[in-house]
Amino acid sequence: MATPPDGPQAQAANKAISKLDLDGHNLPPSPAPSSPQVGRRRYALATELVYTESKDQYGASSMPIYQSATFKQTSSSGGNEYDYTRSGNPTRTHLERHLAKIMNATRALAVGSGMGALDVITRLLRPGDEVITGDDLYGGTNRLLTYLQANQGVVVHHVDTTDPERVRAALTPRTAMVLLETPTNPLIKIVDIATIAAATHAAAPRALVVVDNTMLSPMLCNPLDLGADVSYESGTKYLSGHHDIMAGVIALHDAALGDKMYFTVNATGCGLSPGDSFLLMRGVKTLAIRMEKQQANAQRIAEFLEGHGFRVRYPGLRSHPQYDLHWSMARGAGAVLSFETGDVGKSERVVEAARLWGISVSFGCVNSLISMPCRMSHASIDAKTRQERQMPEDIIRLCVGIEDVNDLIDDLSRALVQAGAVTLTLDGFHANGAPGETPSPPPPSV
Ligand SMILES: N[C@@H](CCSC[C@H](N)C(=O)O)C(=O)O
Repeated sequence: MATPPDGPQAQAANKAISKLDLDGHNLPPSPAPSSPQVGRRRYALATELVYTESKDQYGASSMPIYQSATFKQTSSSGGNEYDYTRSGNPTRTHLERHLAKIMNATRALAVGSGMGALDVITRLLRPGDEVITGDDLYGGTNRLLTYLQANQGVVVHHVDTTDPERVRAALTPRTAMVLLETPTNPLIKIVDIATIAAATHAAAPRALVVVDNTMLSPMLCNPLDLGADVSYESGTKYLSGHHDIMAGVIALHDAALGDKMYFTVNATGCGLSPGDSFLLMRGVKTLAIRMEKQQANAQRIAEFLEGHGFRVRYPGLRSHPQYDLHWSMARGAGAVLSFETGDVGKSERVVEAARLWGISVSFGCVNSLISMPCRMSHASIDAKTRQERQMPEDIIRLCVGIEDVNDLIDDLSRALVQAGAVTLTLDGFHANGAPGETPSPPPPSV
C-alpha cells in the first residue's frame, strides 16, 4: 500500500516536501520558503504519516494544544507570527504542514468539517459560473450545490462522471469547476480523474478540477498527482479515524489559490480549533495501520456477500465493472461497500437486526457502521431525484472497521437470516430475490 520510493507519486511528494517549511511555526497567508529539510529522502507513506519535524520550544514529541484565542504582541503595531487563533494557531499550522506533506501538496488548510472545506472551495464561484459534477454524489455535497444554484446564480450540471465523454460534452467557457468523487458515495462508481482533468484543462483553462478524496484518503490516492487542482476530504473519516471530531481538509499547489482560500478561512472563522487539530494530527499517525486492517476486513466481507448471491459494489472485487480503472489510480480499495437485498423492507430489517454494526452515518472509523443511504446520509436528495439518478432505495452501505472480521461476518449473517434476506439450505444460505427484479418505490422526500 505504501508509495514506491521511486514512483511518480513519490517524486511528486518529494517536490512538495522541498517546497515546505517544516518548522510548523508560520502564520498562513503564503507558505514559507524552504527549510534545511529541502531535498531529504521521501520515506514510505506509512513513515511520513508518523514522522513530524516540528520545532517545539521544549522538544515535545507531540505538538501541544495551543489553547489560546489570542497571542501577546511585542509592539503596539502587532505583527508577531500569531495574533488570533481564527487567523492562525501553532497547533493548526503544524497539522496543516503535516497534511500538505502527506497529501503531496504545497499547502493544506484545516477547517471545521468536510462540508466546511467544500464551502471554502465553492466560495471561489461567481454568479454565472458553471459546475460539472456527478449524478451519484454525497448528499451534503448535492445539498450545497443545490443551494448555490438556487441562491448564488451558479449553474450545476449533474452528469455521469464515470464517462469522461459526458464531462467533456458539458464543458463550456463558463465552466469554473469540475467536482468529482471516486469511488462515488454510495454507488461506489469509479471516476477517471486524470482523463477528466486533462480534458477540463484543455477545454476550459480557468476551470478547477476538485476531487473529494474522503473515500480513499491520502493513504490510497493522491488526486493532485493525477492532475486535480484541489483535493479535499472530510477529516472526520479516515484521517482522524475515531469519530471523535469533525474536520475538513483542503490540499492544493497553487499559492494564489491557497491565499484566496485562507482569506475565506480567516474571514469566516471556519479554521479547525486547536483541540481538534491535535486530535486530527494524532489520528493521522495511525492511518496506515487502520486502513490496512479496515480494507482487509472489507475485502473479506465483500467476498462473503458476493459469494452468497448479493449484488455487491466494492472496487476490491474483480466483478466491479471499473476494477482496472480504480487500481490504475489507487493503492487500495478502501473500506466502504454497498449491497442490495432487492427490497426496502428487507434492507431495513437487516440494518436493524445488526448488533455489532452501528446504525450510523459516516465512515472511516475504527468501528463498523451500517446504514441505508437513501434514508440517512443521502436523505437530503429528494426521492424524485434519487429515482432519476437510479439510486436503489434498498441499498445498504457498510463502513468496515478494525474488529475481528469473523465477528463482523457472524453478526451480518445473523442479521441477514433474521431479516429474511437469505434462504437457509443444507449447504449454507443464499440471497433471496435478485436485486432489481422488483424495484422498490421511493419513500416520500425527507
Ligand atoms: N444529517 C447529516 C448526514 C451526514 S452524512 C455523513 C457522511 N458524509 C456520510 O456519507 O455518511 C446531513 O444531513 O448532512
